[in-house]
Amino acid sequence: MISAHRLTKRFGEFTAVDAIDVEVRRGEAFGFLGPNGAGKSSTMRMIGCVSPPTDGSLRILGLDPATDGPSIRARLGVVPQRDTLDEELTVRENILVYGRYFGLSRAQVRAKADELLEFAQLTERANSVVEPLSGGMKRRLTIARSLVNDPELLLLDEPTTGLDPQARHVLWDRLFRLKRSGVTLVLTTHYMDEAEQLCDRLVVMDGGRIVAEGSPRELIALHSTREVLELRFAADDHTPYAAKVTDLAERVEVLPDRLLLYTDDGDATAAAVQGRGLEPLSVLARRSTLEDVFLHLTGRTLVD
Ligand SMILES: Nc1ncnc2c1ncn2[C@@H]1O[C@H](COP(=O)(O)OP(=O)(O)OP(=O)(O)O)[C@@H](O)[C@H]1O
Repeated sequence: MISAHRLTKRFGEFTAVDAIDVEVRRGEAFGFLGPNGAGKSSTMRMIGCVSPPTDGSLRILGLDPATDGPSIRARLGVVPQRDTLDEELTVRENILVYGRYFGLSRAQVRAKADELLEFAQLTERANSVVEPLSGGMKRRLTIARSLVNDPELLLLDEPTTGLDPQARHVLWDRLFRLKRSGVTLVLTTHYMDEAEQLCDRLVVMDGGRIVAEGSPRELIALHSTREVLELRFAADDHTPYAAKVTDLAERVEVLPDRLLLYTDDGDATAAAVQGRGLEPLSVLARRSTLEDVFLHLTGRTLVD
């Protein structure tokens, strides 16, 4: 579906996307995970044929965006980072107007709108204007609208940023159904839980480069331990405590408010910490996540 080789985007002297290689297969959910400024949106804009690459090669659906932009865009759905709905129109009208851009007849687009409103769980709001809808509803409408041309490939730039946890779960459920129906999903996110929930495969991006690639499970197995023990002490600086536990774990990370001890058995490590007479305010043993992978690879957290 997407084949990029040494894909590069420069703005003047600044390199936002630095010679990345990406292959996305039909039917998979593929993610770009990275913090703000990693180059995810710039990559998506090149894939969406709205921003030409500075260098490297890019094929979307086997076609070249430089010469086949319109035919590629006709087969894509795009959900931009910020909703671009027409707030004064009704929910249904937003879909109708968009469908007409793709050359659907009035009857076709009306039938399609009913189907998409149902999918987005917005049938009851079909005739209300967009402006007073919740953030989650607006996002679902933006996704419904992007599906009006039955795209083979759906691009989603930070689909759940700014939504509350419940709205995020509703959206993940809709995206999961889309994937099951055969749509290839490509999304960017800086939420590790979103990447873990939705993506079959992902690349971790930082500073315009790809620093790791694989399934969430593979990335965790390769770059982290099975479990992590989080220790919080009553101190402004956790650095002095790190030295006291460094031999109890494979690796210790110092964050401003806690220590992370990378270990295959969190409970056993917690017992060893207690055995040293250290008295943390809180102790939490958990499984490793993609956040731990990112921290290990870059020395930074995904969300500051
Ligand atoms: N049109 C532009 N002109 C100059 N610099 C740009 C332009 N677009 C993006 N950049 C820069 O390129 C870098 C990557 O931006 P990009 O938006 O691709 O990152 P991102 O990973 O999507 O982050 P975000 O989540 O903030 O969108 C940033 O440093 C940004 O300031």
